[in-house]
Amino acid sequence: MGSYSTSEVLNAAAVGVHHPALRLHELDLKGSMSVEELPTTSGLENGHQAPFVIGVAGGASSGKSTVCKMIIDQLCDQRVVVVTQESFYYGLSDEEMIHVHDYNFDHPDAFDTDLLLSCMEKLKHGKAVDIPSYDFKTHKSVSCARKVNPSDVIILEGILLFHDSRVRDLMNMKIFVDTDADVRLTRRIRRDTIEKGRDIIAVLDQYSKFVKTAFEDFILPTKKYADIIIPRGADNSVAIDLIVQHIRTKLGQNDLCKIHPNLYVIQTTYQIRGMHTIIRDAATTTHDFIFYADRLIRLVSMYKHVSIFLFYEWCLEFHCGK
Ligand SMILES: Nc1ncnc2c1ncn2[C@@H]1O[C@H](COP(=O)(O)OP(=O)(O)O)[C@@H](O)[C@H]1O
Ligand SMILES: O=c1ccn([C@@H]2O[C@H](COP(=O)(O)O)[C@@H](O)[C@H]2O)c(=O)[nH]1
Repeated sequence: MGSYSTSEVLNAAAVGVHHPALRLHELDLKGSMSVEELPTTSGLENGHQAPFVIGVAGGASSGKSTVCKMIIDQLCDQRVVVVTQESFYYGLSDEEMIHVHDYNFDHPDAFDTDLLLSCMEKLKHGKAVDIPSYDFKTHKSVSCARKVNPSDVIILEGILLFHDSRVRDLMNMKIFVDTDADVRLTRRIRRDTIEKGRDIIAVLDQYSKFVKTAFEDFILPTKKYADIIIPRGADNSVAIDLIVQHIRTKLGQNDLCKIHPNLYVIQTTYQIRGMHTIIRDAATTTHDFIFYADRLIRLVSMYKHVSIFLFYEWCLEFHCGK
């Protein structure tokens, strides 16, 4: 990597927030990089700009909704919708209602993930959808309860959002809200007793029987899929500012595409950021400058949808007969 230490390139690429997705193998800039893998921000193929989808996961009462609210408040000039995973809870049958204290609301099977996927698919394609509404008191679902219109940004929020790979694949950015277990439990007791009118013994029973185990078995293992981990949730305003800044940059690129319909913006990857860092550095050797500039130019000129170079086939006949 020429005269660059790993930490220099890491510093150039990292944005300050705890960023687990940044790994050394991604800095293998001279390794093979397929142009086919590079997405663009242009949504021209289907005539609309695909929304920027943010997934916010984390334990119950970790502060997910509060973090979402802070992001929305800061993105005040954008069209943002929040879709919560709890809207997709299966309603309980009469039999299940009788044994409601034995029902595990923290297990992945408690959610109708296929319905969530079909709603998200429509929203991603610019169609309005009816999102069901779940009642925490009756444990029943009301279908078609909330009409959600397509937006620039969709925030998906819920405890188990990173569990299913099909849901993860919908997301442009994955955030995990990481709050200590004792803080989560304290908040849960306060919320469930005061706001939901539940009995404290039932809240503690549910916690020790299902919530704690499900967190360890299903939620915590999905932390590794996050692009950004926010320690202390909504108290971490630095992390939230940086996230909003990143979303604004992405949306700005979409806006450019709206103004210039033939513009394709290749999405930044760590490789691309690393190469930019190198070619901008005055200390870069001529050899490295040529190597990385050449790689960058190739990415632009070879991109499968960018037919900026037209090719014609010519048949040349030489006087010698060849
Ligand atoms: N940083 C914070 N400081 C104090 N209370 C908070 C903080 N974040 C969230 N809360 C409170 O904790 C409870 C759960 O927060 P919420 O954002 O609804 O969590 P989640 O969506 O993860 O269940 C709410 O009553 C909320 O007001
Ligand atoms: O009928 C229900 C449905 C869910 N729960 C609990 O809610 C939390 C998830 O909601 P957050 O807003 O993310 O805290 C989960 O731990 C379930 O146990 C419930 O108690 N009753």
